[in-house]
Amino acid sequence: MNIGVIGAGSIGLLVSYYLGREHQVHVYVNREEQKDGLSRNGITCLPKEDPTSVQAHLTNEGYHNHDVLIVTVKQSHLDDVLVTDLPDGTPVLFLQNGMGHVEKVQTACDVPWVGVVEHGALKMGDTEVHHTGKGKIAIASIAPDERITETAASLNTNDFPIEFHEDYYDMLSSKLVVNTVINPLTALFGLKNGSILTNPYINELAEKLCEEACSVLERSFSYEWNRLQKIADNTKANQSSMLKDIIEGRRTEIDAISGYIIEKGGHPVPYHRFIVKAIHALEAENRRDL
Ligand SMILES: NC(=O)C1=CN([C@@H]2O[C@H](COP(=O)(O)OP(=O)(O)OC[C@H]3O[C@@H](n4cnc5c(N)ncnc54)[C@H](OP(=O)(O)O)[C@@H]3O)[C@@H](O)[C@H]2O)C=CC1
Ligand SMILES: CC(C)(CO)C(=O)C(=O)O
Repeated sequence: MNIGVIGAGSIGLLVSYYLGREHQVHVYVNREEQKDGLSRNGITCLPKEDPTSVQAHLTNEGYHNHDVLIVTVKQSHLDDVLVTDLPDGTPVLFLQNGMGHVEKVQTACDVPWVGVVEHGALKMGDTEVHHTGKGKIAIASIAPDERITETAASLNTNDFPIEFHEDYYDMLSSKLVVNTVINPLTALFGLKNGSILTNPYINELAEKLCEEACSVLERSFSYEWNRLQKIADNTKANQSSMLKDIIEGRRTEIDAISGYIIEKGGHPVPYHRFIVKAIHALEAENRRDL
């Protein structure tokens, strides 16, 4: 397949590396320096050895024709991508955490697909990513689109599983529960994901946040709480993406994640109200790109 990937941070590099081994991948980046590096060196993914070759372009030069375009920028940069001329008729797959983007991507492009990433990835440089946790990517179409099953089957490999999910809301909301609990708590306390299980006070706060999210999203608390604890255990040595944003002085995705639970409303969510303010307070202290 011919694939376009917008953004070459942790997830963009990871996706381009694996897909580039079997398909033709074009990567769209913001910076000339990164474009030159990718054209020259391809992408290296630790702990693997051989780099993958990709074609690199600047986002503001416009898009080529692709079978699918994959958007891997953070929620805070999504609006910059949505105002570019996304091609009509081409499926655009959005891989952001959270659900704050669902409404706006439907307005901005005519074939929006969404996905959830269960890998851990850390950008080490403009052309190098560390695959810190192996998982899978699930993808779903917001409106019915028969191309998605075939695309998932073509992209899927044992080494980098990509699965089709029937129900986008079910897929995104289940991941949202995980992110609305693990991400802000680890960011607030500056601890790795395992602290959700090992610190009894954090575990109690996690349970409260999980209860609130499940009642708003109408999901089974016992199912999601079990699943969340398994994910915290599987990723116990990871820093969550929100903790990384705080450490690096970047804006977090708190509004698209926990803010979505508050906005959706219908139930009192005092723990979410507290955690959103707490993360904004940390952002304000660390501000560099606010
Ligand atoms: N990393 C992880 O392990 C996981 C991440 N996710 C989710 O995946 C999404 C992406 O996260 P992640 O890869 O970690 O984020 P990063 O910050 O590592 O990467 C985002 C990239 O987008 C680039 N970018 C921003 N605006 C544009 C633009 N207009 N055109 C082209 N490129 C642009 C940035 O470029 P520049 O550097 O030049 O600013 C940066 O390289 C997030 O929603 C995150 O929550 C989900 C699960 C795990
Ligand atoms: C699952 C989890 C919490 C893994 O770190 C994640 O998705 C993130 O950090 O954004």
